[in-house]
Amino acid sequence: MEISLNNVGRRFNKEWIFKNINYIFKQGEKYAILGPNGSGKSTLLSVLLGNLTPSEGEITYTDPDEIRVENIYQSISFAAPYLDLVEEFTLQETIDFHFQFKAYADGLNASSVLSLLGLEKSQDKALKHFSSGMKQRTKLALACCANTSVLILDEPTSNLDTQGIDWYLALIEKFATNKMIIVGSNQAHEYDFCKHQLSITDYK
Ligand SMILES: Nc1ncnc2c1ncn2[C@@H]1O[C@H](COP(=O)(O)OP(=O)(O)OP(=O)(O)O)[C@@H](O)[C@H]1O
Repeated sequence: MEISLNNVGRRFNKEWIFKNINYIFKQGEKYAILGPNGSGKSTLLSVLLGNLTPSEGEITYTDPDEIRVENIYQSISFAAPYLDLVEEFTLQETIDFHFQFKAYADGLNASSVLSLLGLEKSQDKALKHFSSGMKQRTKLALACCANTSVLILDEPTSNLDTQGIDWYLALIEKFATNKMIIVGSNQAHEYDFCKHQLSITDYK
């Protein structure tokens, strides 16, 4: 997959959040999108995900032929603290539901995702009874264990304790090798592994 941004800008009402982004995201490479609170990291991730249209410019997805933006969700996995899970589902139901829409990464199945999460004892518990850290782990595991070529993570370690942060980094190491990863962050421990860095403030 290659994601190509040609002069991309986004505004809300009259306020430009970013402008004139010309950039190519390449398969297998790791990118951090950096900037202070409110600078536009999540907005750019939403544009890359196809959830928001650019206000100007063009974004194209190629793998190897061009993919229409309405189909791009099939190639991208996404996790963010503001992403809602179905609170009434148990963990087991959440995993089964998610993988009806996306294939498991090679060699994985529902029980290996559960053991990777380390939450086997909570498999029949409804997500509404999960702590915020348990929910964040669940979102990261669902995203990382899917067989998609692109992984987009917004503030991946929010709500995670030190042990959770180590768990996240191990998860990335295990599943990241061939994926394009884009991390929106302002905490170095979340994106230290990213070779490329884009600062939103360069596009104001
Ligand atoms: N739907 C919207 N309508 C109007 N303004 C919006 C909307 N979504 C975001 N914004 C504004 O766009 C700007 C960038 O917000 P965004 O959430 O992308 O920043 P961020 O860098 O991800 O912030 P944080 O680090 O706090 O998560 C902010 O000023 C925000 O108020």
